Amino acid sequence: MSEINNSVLLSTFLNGKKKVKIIFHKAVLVWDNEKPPLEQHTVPIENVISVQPNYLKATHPSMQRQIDPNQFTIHYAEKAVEDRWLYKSLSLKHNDSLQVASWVKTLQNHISKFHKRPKHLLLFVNPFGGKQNAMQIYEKYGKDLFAIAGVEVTVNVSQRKDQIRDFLITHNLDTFDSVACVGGDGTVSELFNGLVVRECRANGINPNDIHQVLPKPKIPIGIIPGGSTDTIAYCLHGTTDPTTAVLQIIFGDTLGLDLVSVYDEHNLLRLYASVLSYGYLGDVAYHSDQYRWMGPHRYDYSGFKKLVLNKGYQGEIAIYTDKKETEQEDCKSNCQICDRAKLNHERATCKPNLIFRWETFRGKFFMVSGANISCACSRSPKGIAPYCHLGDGKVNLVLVKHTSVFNNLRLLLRLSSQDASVDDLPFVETFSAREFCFRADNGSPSKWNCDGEVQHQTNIRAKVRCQLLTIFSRGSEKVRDNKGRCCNI
Ligand SMILES: Nc1ncnc2c1ncn2[C@@H]1O[C@H](COP(=O)(O)OP(=O)(O)OP(=O)(O)O)[C@@H](O)[C@H]1O
Repeated sequence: MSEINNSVLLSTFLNGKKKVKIIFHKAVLVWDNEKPPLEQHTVPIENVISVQPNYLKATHPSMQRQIDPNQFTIHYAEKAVEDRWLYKSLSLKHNDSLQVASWVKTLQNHISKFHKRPKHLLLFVNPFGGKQNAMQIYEKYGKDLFAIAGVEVTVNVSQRKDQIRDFLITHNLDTFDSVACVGGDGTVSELFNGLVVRECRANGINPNDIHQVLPKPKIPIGIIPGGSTDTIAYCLHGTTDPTTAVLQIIFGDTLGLDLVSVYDEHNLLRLYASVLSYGYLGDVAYHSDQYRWMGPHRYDYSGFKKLVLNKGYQGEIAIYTDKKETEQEDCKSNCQICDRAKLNHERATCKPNLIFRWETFRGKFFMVSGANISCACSRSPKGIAPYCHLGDGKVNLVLVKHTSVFNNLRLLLRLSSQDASVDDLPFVETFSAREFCFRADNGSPSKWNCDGEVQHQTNIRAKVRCQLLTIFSRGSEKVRDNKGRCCNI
């Protein structure tokens, strides 16, 4: 590899009619135009998707495509604003075919060293969620880009709820090195629930036993947003832009995402990645499902109705917490908090933890939420738990006491604000925790909203599983302004 890293190439090519001087050194491509407009581009090799020879124009339809020895194209990705990535290409021409061959071979050699880049992808498409356009999203943003990257995609369109989950549990996946989906949070949830149960079966582990260490699925997953809120995709990539999501899969870089397993008295109900929420958000999930024909607007309608009607829900919550104030540090790419948590988890899975204690609270709640990630999305740019990390092995429990409709509105305004968070409201308490347990008092309980899906059992126990899932993503680099308080009511 060091030999490859030391390679230097320097040439002047034609890009259309423009002369382009290009250098490849220390695994970085730099080129600029020889004449105005003078622009310089710098592209590290890890952002290059592929390098391909161009083909000569066929003079007859029956002719086989022939490689043009004097031209090639560099397909690459460039970071735009707000965590978005763009696909770009640069076609280069030279009279000396040896020069062209040398560039193509050297760059292709470099790219072939990225062993984690997927080659055989199993892609599930949910035609039902969001605006029901997941297939169009794949065809518009994914199909060509995967072909350029040399990823062979097998598309599987789901025909019913839970079909993706069942498929992953029962089918042989040996021919695939990666799985992905185009859909919303419910579709992503089907994907990882299927993979974890599959891995449990393969290792003879009973997933219903809360004390078991759940096995990590070996296959990494990709997430292309195609739902209504797409919270998981937004928190991972920092955007719900589909091209960005496709490029994250192609790059092959991964990060570890915590999952939380939820149980009733006897069984594993499901695992979740974003939030498990009782009370207000549970009511919204239950109610809004009947208005799916409205598309994403169903959340506005149900959200308003359930806000006004909320009478509070009585219950008891026990939290296995370290009682630490959440560190006010964003979870960004190469997050050190997540790296430390992974190391600690690997070293100490079997040892008892002396810092964590069970704490119990009784009361009447507007909402109880166990956030596994910040839950930021376009409707709530900071999310309910802005400093919750993707892989720190903890959930942020947000307890919102029953209070006035005015205070409930304050909470929702804070949630939709760019720069205010909910944790300093007097009726909100937050805890970082590894486990929690909730019992509803008799009466008419709410439902749980689990990654946007309704969970009917009310008495549950939930446990965080540190970095159980490997996801194709380089993470978000968004820097948030944490000082402003434009909505300080
Ligand atoms: N072919 C199908 N027919 C009906 N339901 C399906 C099908 N395929 C998947 N589902 C289910 O569709 C539901 C909604 O999908 P999804 O969560 O992806 O979209 P969404 O609810 O619009 O988005 P979000 O969860 O991001 O708000 C999920 O419960 C999923 O299990």
